[in-house]
Amino acid sequence: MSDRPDTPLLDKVVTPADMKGLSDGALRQLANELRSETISAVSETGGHLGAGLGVVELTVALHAVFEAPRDKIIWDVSHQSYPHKILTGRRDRIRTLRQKDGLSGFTKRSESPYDPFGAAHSSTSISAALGFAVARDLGGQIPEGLGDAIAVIGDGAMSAGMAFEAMNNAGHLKKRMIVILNDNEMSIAPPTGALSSYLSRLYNGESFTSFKEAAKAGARLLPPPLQEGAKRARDILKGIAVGGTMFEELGFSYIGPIDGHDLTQLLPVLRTVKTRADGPVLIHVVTKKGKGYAPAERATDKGHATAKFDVPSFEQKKAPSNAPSYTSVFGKELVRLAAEDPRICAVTAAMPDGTGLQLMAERFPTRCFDVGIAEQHGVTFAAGLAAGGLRPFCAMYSTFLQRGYDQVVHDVAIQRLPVRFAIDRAGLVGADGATHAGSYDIAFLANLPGMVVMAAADEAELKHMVATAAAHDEGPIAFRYPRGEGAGVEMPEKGILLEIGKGRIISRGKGVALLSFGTRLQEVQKAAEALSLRGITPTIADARFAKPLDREMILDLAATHEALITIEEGAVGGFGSHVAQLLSDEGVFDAGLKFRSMVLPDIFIDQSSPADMYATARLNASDIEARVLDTLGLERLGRRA
Ligand SMILES: Cc1ncc(C[n+]2csc(CCOP(=O)(O)OP(=O)(O)O)c2C)c(N)n1
Ligand SMILES: CC(=O)[C@@H](O)[C@H](O)COP(=O)(O)O
Ligand SMILES: [Mg+2]
Repeated sequence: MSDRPDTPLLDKVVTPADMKGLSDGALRQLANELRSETISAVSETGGHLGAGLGVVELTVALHAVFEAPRDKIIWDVSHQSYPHKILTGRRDRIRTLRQKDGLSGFTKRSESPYDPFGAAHSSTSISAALGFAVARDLGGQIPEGLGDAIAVIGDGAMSAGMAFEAMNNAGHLKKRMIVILNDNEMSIAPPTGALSSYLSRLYNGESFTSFKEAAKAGARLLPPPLQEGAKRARDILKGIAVGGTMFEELGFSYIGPIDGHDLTQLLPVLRTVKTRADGPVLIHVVTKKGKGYAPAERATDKGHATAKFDVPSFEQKKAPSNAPSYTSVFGKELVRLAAEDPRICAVTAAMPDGTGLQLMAERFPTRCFDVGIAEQHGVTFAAGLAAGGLRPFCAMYSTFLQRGYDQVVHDVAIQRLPVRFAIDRAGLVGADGATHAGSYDIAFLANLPGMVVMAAADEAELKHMVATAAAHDEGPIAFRYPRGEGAGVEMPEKGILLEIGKGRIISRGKGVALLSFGTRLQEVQKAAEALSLRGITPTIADARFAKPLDREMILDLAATHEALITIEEGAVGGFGSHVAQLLSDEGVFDAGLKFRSMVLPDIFIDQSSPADMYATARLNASDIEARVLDTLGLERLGRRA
């Protein structure tokens, strides 16, 4: 293939095989083109921009040196994998990223053989890579073959316990595998914690003396200077490999830090490691998040995630909003309460903006803790704060709280500690797809003895729930609310205390009762309007609590209606199951009640707009309407007529 500098190389590189004959100079050109293509694609789709821009050179170097898909390149989180997707046969679909039926915003095994392992939650890459390495050495067979296992993990993701558990295991097993630590001194927000400071010291020269040993260890990998690449790598190691003690102690050969935007450093180091590695190797690469797109480099979040944008100005095209976001309602109400009560404190696992805790961090910095990507620790830390007499709010996305589940059970629930779980991104979230869906928290929390579980039907309800949670010292309490803006309801000045375990009747009708838990209430109301045109006036109730259930209200609804239908934004095993259990325990089914429970279906729903995902889940207004008709036997009558 021609690699004349004036030829657009990206047009000719469909898969990494097309890169193999390219000179290092041509690879440089390819990297430049790849960066422009990434910016252009994300400007049309929105998505994760900064992380991908930071690994453009690394992506080119990895695909130039290694033999994917035989060699397994595993991107941690994989929000930085767009350049990888472009180079691995998906450029023609890159402008469908994160859209219905389009490419996923993350790596996905079903999408490409070049995605050996799916991700989206952080810090899994080293474990997965170690698994591939052991499978290879034990003779595992897969169609693509099993070569090198390479985990690319960010400095934020490296702060998680799981990454260290994997390093600990890998150092012990001594299998040949490669970890590339992509250190851009950024997480979603600026990283916090001792590890972050440690990594910074590795390349600001402060701990030079202790780095000598590590430099030697890295040099051990080098061959006699037979090839130019190896000599170059050794020069690099002599010059800049000045650290790595912690990684060395864990059994890794440490190489670095190297400039992750300089292919004249990356290529020889990777070639050398490929030729010589005989155990676990960690290559410490220093990069800039947002690299090469000035507005992203300048942005506080380094262009972590964007809406569609105008390339010259980086102006983002966001739909105007008429209501505050649930996240901001939570953040503001918490700050209001914290101003009145010095016991209130808050914990986020690396998501201060996403959870709305940034406000708390600004107003009460000593009472707001960003623990890094460490949900397990975050939950138990909150348990400790509660045990110490404080009133901690543990603010996490539903999907990420999954990682701290044993801590919720063992450290919080069993000890009945009053941790307040503020669960954001409950239900289907849209473009991030199945990995980020908040589908399971109702089920996994409501089955815990002593746990109070609430869901806000709108933003005013959320305000009440924040206040209610703050005042609840009897044990753990959780409240969930979705991504995005509220329903546009009138907002009270401050939250009022809700009676624990009491729901509310929104409107009284007859025949069928619609018992909603969470923000489907708006869809329920729309369905009721449509039904009223057919002369059906359902009773509408907002359960507020999945635990404890409002027994009195539910049993009354069951006794006074022909049919009772529950609706929730969660998987089976949640609110509807608890209602069914109550009705079963009380023998209500024996009396002939028609009961239906509308929950998320038993499938993982791919990315789309939330409304479209809920359509797939059959939880929109028209689905509720259809379910009512079906339950009352009216649809069939209608069809016959
Ligand atoms: C378990 C988990 N918690 C939180 C997140 C949200 N999250 C996505 S990317 C990210 C920051 C990752 O930082 P880093 O690994 O340094 O990658 P960078 O974006 O800097 O390239 C976070 C916190 C996640 N994906 N997984
Ligand atoms: C990759 C990741 O996990 C986050 O960046 C996530 O995409 C954020 O989602 P929100 O946009 O809902 O905050
Ligand atoms: Mg980072």
